[in-house]
Amino acid sequence: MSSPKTVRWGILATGGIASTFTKDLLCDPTTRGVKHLKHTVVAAASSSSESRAKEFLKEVGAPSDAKAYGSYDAFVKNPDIDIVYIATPHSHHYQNAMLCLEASKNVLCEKAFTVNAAQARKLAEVAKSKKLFLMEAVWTRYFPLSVYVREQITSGRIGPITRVISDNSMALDPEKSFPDGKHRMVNPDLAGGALLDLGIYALTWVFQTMYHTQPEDSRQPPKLQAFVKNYEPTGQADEQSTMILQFPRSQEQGGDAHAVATTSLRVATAPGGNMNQPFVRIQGPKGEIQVFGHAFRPLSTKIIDQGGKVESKDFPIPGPGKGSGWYNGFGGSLQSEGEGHGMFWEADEAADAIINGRKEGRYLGLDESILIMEVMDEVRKQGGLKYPEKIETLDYPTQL
Ligand SMILES: NC(=O)C1=CN([C@@H]2O[C@H](COP(=O)(O)OP(=O)(O)OC[C@H]3O[C@@H](n4cnc5c(N)ncnc54)[C@H](OP(=O)(O)O)[C@@H]3O)[C@@H](O)[C@H]2O)C=CC1
Ligand SMILES: O=C1OC[C@@H](O)[C@H](O)[C@H]1O
Repeated sequence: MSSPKTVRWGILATGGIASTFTKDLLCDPTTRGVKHLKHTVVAAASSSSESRAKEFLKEVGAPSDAKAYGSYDAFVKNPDIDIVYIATPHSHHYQNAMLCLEASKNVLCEKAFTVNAAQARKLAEVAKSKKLFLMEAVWTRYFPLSVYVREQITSGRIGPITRVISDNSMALDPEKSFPDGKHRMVNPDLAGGALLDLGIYALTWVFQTMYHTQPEDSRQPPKLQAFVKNYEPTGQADEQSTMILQFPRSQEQGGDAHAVATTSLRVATAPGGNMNQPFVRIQGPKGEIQVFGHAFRPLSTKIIDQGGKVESKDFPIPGPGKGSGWYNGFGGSLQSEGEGHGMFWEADEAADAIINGRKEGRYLGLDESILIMEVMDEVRKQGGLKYPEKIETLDYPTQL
């Protein structure tokens, strides 16, 4: 076998998930059976200072010659970067991704991809015209567990999917956790709220089971009915959104299918951390697939047939994850030695695409990311939730 190819990453932003992702990236790929590629980090940038970028590189254990930048503009000029991972708040993804694409860099951009679908379409257009790789970093799609669930569906194990019920909610006690309203989870200027941050995973499970598993030429956008409850202290950011979707299907496909996707910053999928209930139930005439763990970091499945027979399967996240572990997205990392966080699978997909010349992710392409943004636009429209114009804009560059 030929020696592994190394893909050189640049990390744009130095916050919580940038740190978790980069530690995962630097885990030895052979510990998850990946032998044909390796990842390295050649640069990181902080919008605040070069010293913060330096500190970040040290904290994540990057190679000592990785370069630190105090501005994103200077960073994207580094000729050694093969791909940039963007880990800023949602509000900034469009501006940051455009900066990278204009500098001819491939991009893996954190979820939610952009603030609205128009921005996502524009990024896709620029990436395609410049023949660059661009993917929304919905890491969950690349988990072996997700691959397995999709395979169970396409193999017909539970028959044509009839209904999916999916939730991603966390009881964050927002007034207490984010008292000044400036945190990205609730701040309208940073496109805060449950929908774009957490709801996207509830939708991910709906789309990866009901939409992505259909033959490409028969996939059709869903109809939507949505309800949005705004978070009073900051006004235009949702604390809870509820979506009912109908996917059109032919009679041979089992007829129209329904889904309910819910998200909240006020109540939890797993109250008190009790993970014994599924966050997603995928139902067909021959049985039901249940998934356990968090919607973003699933850990086990149960398949229950109509006779009541249960098949359980665990999907542990391999390591070594020294210093990595579970990141809760708003208050730091819960360390768990020997485990990775699970972000390396999406990084492997991006690196493999770069090595093999693919321009999109296989399990979440640009058209599907755009469609999900369209659904979230429609949720916001029905719920009367609009973000400030400066972050909804297609203008580039814009100072945020
Ligand atoms: N996949 C996953 O599991 C998770 C994904 N996420 C996603 O990652 C993104 C970042 O989240 P997270 O890391 O938790 O956020 P943090 O607030 O911890 O970090 C965001 C970073 O972005 C940079 N930044 C640039 N401009 C701003 C600004 N105006 N306000 C705040 N930060 C700014 C800062 O780094 P600097 O300026 O130093 O470059 C900052 O540290 C979001 O899109 C979120 O949805 C978050 C958590 C989990
Ligand atoms: O992507 C995410 O997954 C974990 C959550 O806690 C976090 O808020 C979110 O951004």
